[in-house]
Amino acid sequence: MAHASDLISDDIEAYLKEHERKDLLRFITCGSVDDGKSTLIGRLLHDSKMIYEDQLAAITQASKTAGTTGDEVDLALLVDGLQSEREQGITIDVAYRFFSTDRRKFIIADTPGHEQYTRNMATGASTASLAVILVDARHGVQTQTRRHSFIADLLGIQHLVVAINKMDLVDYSQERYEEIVAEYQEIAGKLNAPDIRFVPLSALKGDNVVNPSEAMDWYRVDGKQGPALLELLETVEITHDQNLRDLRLPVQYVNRPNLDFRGYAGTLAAGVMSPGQKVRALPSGKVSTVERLVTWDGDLEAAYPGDAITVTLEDEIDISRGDWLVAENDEVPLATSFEADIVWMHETALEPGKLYDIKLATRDVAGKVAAIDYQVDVNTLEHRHADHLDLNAIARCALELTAPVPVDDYRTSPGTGSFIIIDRLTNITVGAGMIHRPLESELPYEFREHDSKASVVWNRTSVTQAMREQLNGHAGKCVWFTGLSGSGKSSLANALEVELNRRGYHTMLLDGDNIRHGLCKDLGMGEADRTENIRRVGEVARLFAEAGIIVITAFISPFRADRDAARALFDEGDFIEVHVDTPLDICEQRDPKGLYQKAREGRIADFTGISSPYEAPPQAEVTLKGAEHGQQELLAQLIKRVI
Ligand SMILES: Nc1ncnc2c1ncn2[C@@H]1O[C@H](COP(=O)(O)OS(=O)(=O)O)[C@@H](OP(=O)(O)O)[C@H]1O
Ligand SMILES: Nc1ncnc2c1ncn2[C@@H]1O[C@H](COP(=O)(O)OP(=O)(O)O)[C@@H](O)[C@H]1O
Repeated sequence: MAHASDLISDDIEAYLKEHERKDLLRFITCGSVDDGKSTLIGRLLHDSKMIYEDQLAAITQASKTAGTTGDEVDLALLVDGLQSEREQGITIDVAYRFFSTDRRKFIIADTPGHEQYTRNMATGASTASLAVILVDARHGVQTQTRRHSFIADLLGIQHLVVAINKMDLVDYSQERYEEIVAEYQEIAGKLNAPDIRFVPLSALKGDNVVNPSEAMDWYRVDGKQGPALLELLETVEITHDQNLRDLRLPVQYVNRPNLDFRGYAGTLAAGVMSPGQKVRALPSGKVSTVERLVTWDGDLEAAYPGDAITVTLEDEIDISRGDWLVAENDEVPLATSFEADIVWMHETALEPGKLYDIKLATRDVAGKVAAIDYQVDVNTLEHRHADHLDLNAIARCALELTAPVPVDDYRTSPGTGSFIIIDRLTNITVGAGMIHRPLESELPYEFREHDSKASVVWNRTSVTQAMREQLNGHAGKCVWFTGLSGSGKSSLANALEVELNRRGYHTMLLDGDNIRHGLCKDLGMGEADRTENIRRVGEVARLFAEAGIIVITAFISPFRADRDAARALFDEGDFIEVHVDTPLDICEQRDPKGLYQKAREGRIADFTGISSPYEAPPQAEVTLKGAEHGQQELLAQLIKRVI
């Protein structure tokens, strides 16, 4: 290889060592072949001597036959040649090219042409610190310039270099250059990127790419001629881009080679981690102290973003893959829904409501796009309504997950604030997203353990309620009967189940008499035991509903607070309270089991309605007048409220 450094042939070890110390700039080039993108990349590789000598010989030869540059070497052939090579193999949309100078190492993400631009650009830009946006000096700012700038900005790239190319074709005109700069300033006003620079160049002739241009000595910054594009790439300050304020370690896996060692391995996404530091595990909220930072090359005193480390903690706390370690005082909201910008990357459109796998840092969780707030027209930057997203669409959406996750803003922590969307059937990545803000955050950790809803609903199963429901063809829910003994609960609940079954619904009936022979056989009829009875029934009902089943319960459940506690286990609309409102005297007349008589005679204690209270529901979803209508009529009233 014709690299500048003689060390390669003299002392390869020393060369590699030198390389290791250099920092790395990842950047993306945006533009089409027409803008001179391939020529520019070819020029950077050529002038920094990162071309194999045989490659150079080959393109010199090819330039003479196929090139478009007369006697000069057509550097575009180099890149295009690599490109066609690439296209023969498995299709990868982004080519990464490497080159280095004495000051820095570079990785260029080169995304081909116009086609499928958004998907490719988003992939290439996701790890880039800088974007070179190519503008043809003859045409000035174009629709695609706007599009490229917007996408780079959306992905949080902080440094934009607008490379105004083909200056040789406008006679190296300073006036033309300034016109384009002024045109671009209009776009710049709408972008978040704090650092936007302009370079006039000719990739073909080599002006201002690696060496300052003699033809454009008017191009000066701070009174000095230049900088050429390469100097700019070599000197742009990127260390400040890293988030060192917060601390984020998404756990990739738990390393437990033997009983004496338990380490949490992952790549530090933000912050500086060091032994002695207090950390909090999310989502559990448990706190511990960093003991060691273990790496292949020995323990570290401090780890920085991008470092792959294994952390050991002073306490044994329960941490699994997908959990995060953050600084004790970092406030990270936990939420099941958040707002995000999504880039759709697949031919099959995104459908709101469809369940996908969402991979967020190292965590996998099922979720759906609950709503598309608006789609952005990438050419005009206008917002418009959309009910689905086609390939390459970009939209602001509301996502809902089946479990709460820690939510970071992409702009402050790109590593933890971004996610990919995977089709559950094909396992293909179909979209990527950048989180904006949580929508409904959970209670702070210290309160969460007392929140029964949080602890019951959010388990870590991969098959979710929505998937079970999809398989069953209907949603799971609970129809909760309440009423006095003899009011008609059991008969109605039974009739309802028969009818639902006839209509093809999956059901389960939990009846007071039956449950009290098994699950609750240890419980009596005192107040505390009835409360415990209803609590257990509520939990079991919740599990059945989660299995995608319509669960019907028939218990006196005389206390309002107990029924409300059961209701709280369900999502709104999934708990239908049915009050079988039959007056006590009618129930007593019916007395099918002779219990009222026994109660009156004092042979049964705590009998509901006689010696124990019944608190009627003030606002049941359905009230059935058990003494006024026959069973068929009551069933007809009920069924239309249930399905
Ligand atoms: N003291 C007392 N009070 C009320 N009911 C009694 C009592 N002792 C036994 N039984 C029989 O138990 C059935 C009620 O059980 P539940 O589990 O529904 O009661 S509760 O919800 O826990 O209050 C109830 O069934 P139903 O008549 O079907 O309601 C009675 O048959
Ligand atoms: N709508 C109704 N009209 C008349 N009798 C009814 C009605 N619903 C139920 N019954 C009768 O009332 C008695 C008690 O009904 P049941 O369903 O066992 O009540 P619960 O489960 O509330 O104790 C049964 O003999 C049943 O046939």
